Amino acid sequence: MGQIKVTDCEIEGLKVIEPTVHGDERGYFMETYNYNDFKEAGIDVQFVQDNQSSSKKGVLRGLHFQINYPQDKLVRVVSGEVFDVAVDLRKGSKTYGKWFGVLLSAENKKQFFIPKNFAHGFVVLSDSAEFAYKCTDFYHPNDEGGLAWNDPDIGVEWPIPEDMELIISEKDQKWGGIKDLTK
Ligand SMILES: Cc1cn([C@H]2C[C@H](O)[C@@H](COP(=O)(O)OP(=O)(O)O[C@H]3O[C@H](C)C(=O)[C@H](O)[C@H]3O)O2)c(=O)[nH]c1=O
Repeated sequence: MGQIKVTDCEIEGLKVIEPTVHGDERGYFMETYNYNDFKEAGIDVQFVQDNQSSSKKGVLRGLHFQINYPQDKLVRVVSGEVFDVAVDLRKGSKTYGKWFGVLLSAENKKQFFIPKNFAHGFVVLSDSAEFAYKCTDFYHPNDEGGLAWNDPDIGVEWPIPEDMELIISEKDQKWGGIKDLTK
């Protein structure tokens, strides 16, 4: 029995999923993934790896992708709040280079499905955030590509408060722009 509401985004392939939350006097229960529900919604993929990362306020991870082993991702926030961003890098896509962002939080319980060949990243807006996601291919450490989070040619409008200090890894500070990628 379908327990999810799926909303298509302005970039074809990206979907925001809202699970049914079964609340009672103890708290709540929700199915965070159900193959049949997702297949019925047109997301028929096999996840092979689950990840979880914990980040402090202001951490910005991204914009990452795997080159030869691209991953579909289903991402969600278990605690806290992030602004999550996907950038279309699909060869020949009419929205190539376009970005889409969505607020994911423990409160809104939204999930974001990101197909293969999108760059992905997020910035943490809460004091900290636990970020959990499923991938359809394994981690290939030598296969990682990335884009500068602030590439003017992508123009992501990150909702970064004036007084929030960004925390970005050395690696993520070195990525080039989308113009440096071979199309
Ligand atoms: C991604 C990954 C990392 N690691 C190890 C490698 C490093 O020792 C450590 C941190 O890796 P990294 O700095 O690449 O982690 P993030 O910056 O969170 O990278 C992720 O950030 C964005 C948001 C993504 O969507 C990708 O899943 C991924 O690129 O975890 C693993 O062992 N397995 C993995 O699948």
